[in-house]
Amino acid sequence: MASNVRVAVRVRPLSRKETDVQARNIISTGGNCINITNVKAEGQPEFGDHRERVKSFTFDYCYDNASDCIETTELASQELVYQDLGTEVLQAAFEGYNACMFAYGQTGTGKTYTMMGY
Ligand SMILES: Nc1ncnc2c1ncn2[C@@H]1O[C@H](COP(=O)(O)OP(=O)(O)OP(=O)(O)O)[C@@H](O)[C@H]1O
Repeated sequence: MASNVRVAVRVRPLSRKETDVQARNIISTGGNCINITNVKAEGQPEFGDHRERVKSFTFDYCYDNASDCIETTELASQELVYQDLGTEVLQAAFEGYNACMFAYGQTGTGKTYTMMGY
């Protein structure tokens, strides 16, 4: 049976401000897994092996809009996010169940974009 709570993460592209200061994307995704590289650990032996430098987290869904890969970007469209997450919540609401969807994250991370779209 599917869980009553689903958690998805969406990675937005680097902003203009971030590219202006030569910020690097430290996130990579694969399936429903997200990998975060600790750039401060690069070249520092005290951080140990690869596992210490890259932390992986698993979610129910993972959407990557930061990748340069056009195919991946297309896969993480508003349409897909809506199909994966929105339709079931709406269906539950129509059936009379209490349902809630919310976006959580630091300012400028893409909550409005994901919830409202264009
Ligand atoms: N998946 C995405 N693909 C392309 N651009 C995105 C994506 N997500 C966010 N952005 C862009 O990033 C910027 C910040 O996004 P947004 O305003 O949705 O953040 P927010 O989390 O709602 O911020 P705040 O908490 O300050 O209201 C916007 O310019 C938006 O167009």
